[in-house]
Amino acid sequence: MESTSEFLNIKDVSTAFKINGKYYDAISHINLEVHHDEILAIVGESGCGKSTLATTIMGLHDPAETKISGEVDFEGTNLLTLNEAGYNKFRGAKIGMIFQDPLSALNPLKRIEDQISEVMDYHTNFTAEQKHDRVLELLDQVGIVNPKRTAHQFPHELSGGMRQRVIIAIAIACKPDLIIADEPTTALDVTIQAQILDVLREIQKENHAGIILITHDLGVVAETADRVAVMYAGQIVEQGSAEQIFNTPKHPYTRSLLRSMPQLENQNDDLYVIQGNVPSLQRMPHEGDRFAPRIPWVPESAHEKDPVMHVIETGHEVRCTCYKEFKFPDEAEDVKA
Ligand SMILES: Nc1ncnc2c1ncn2[C@@H]1O[C@H](COP(=O)(O)OP(=O)(O)OP(=O)(O)O)[C@@H](O)[C@H]1O
Repeated sequence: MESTSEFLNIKDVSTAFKINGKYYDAISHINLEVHHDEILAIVGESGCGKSTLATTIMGLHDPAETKISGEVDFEGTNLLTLNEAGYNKFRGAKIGMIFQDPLSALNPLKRIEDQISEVMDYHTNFTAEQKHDRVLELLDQVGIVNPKRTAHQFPHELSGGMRQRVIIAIAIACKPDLIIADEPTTALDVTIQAQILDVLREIQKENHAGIILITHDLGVVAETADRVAVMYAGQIVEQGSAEQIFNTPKHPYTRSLLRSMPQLENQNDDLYVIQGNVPSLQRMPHEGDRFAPRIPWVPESAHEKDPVMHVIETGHEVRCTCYKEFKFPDEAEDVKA
């Protein structure tokens, strides 16, 4: 078992989209590692670039509309150098993907068994019997109570939670080393969310997979992640173990996200609301801390001109030195909101 070895190494990756003939970065200079046997959560508000990072790793962008630079080293192959045929050998086999909307990811006209078998047709030499057995085994693994019955059903006959379990079964059918789950529980109600997160954790343990879990929901992160990368406006602003991020968050954005989350720092207070919005790609600041406009009471001098990541302790990094003097308005009398 390759326990904690890194097998996905994202090096200096930027992805720019063409808008009205000009390219704008949606993610800028991303550096991240994913290890076997871990769940890495990528967290941030809508529009911070989380999905763009996932689709960049998976090679899902139209090269005519996108400019991608850097390296995505997956088990010794730089995925960014692959053509479509090359990528197809990885997708569904060594890399599985779970999307937010389980209904649109399933074919309404095909029985569940056929949809799970399909991915094995492409990536394995299993006989019909082996595939059938594996389908039942997978449905059982993702917590479907009656695998035989579900295998015969069509997607519209299943609840949202069951459909998402089926999507997970498809994603893990070929025992991928890496699973990318983009908002896998967002469309589900809270109790079902918890069940799906349990399934993901179980799979990570059983298959020794590395999972990238993309979410805007810090509650999901707290329940599930081993490590956390916080993204803001296309950059990683902080990363560390889940413990470091939840117990000793540093970047003002991380702290603001935590403060705006019900039931953490603010059990008895009104919920904190982060001022302003994530900037659009065309309005992305090119200098200074990109989060600075949303904490206007912090003097400009507190921010670096070109913020870089600083190592605070092993595994814990934060962008910009402004964290050193950052306070919320109600924490200091001499600051004005
Ligand atoms: N194909 C595209 N063309 C142009 N801009 C895009 C494209 N895809 C995403 N964007 C922009 O890139 C930025 C990052 O979007 P992305 O979807 O990656 O963010 P996200 O953090 O995953 O948010 P969400 O959870 O809402 O998907 C946003 O400003 C978005 O409008």
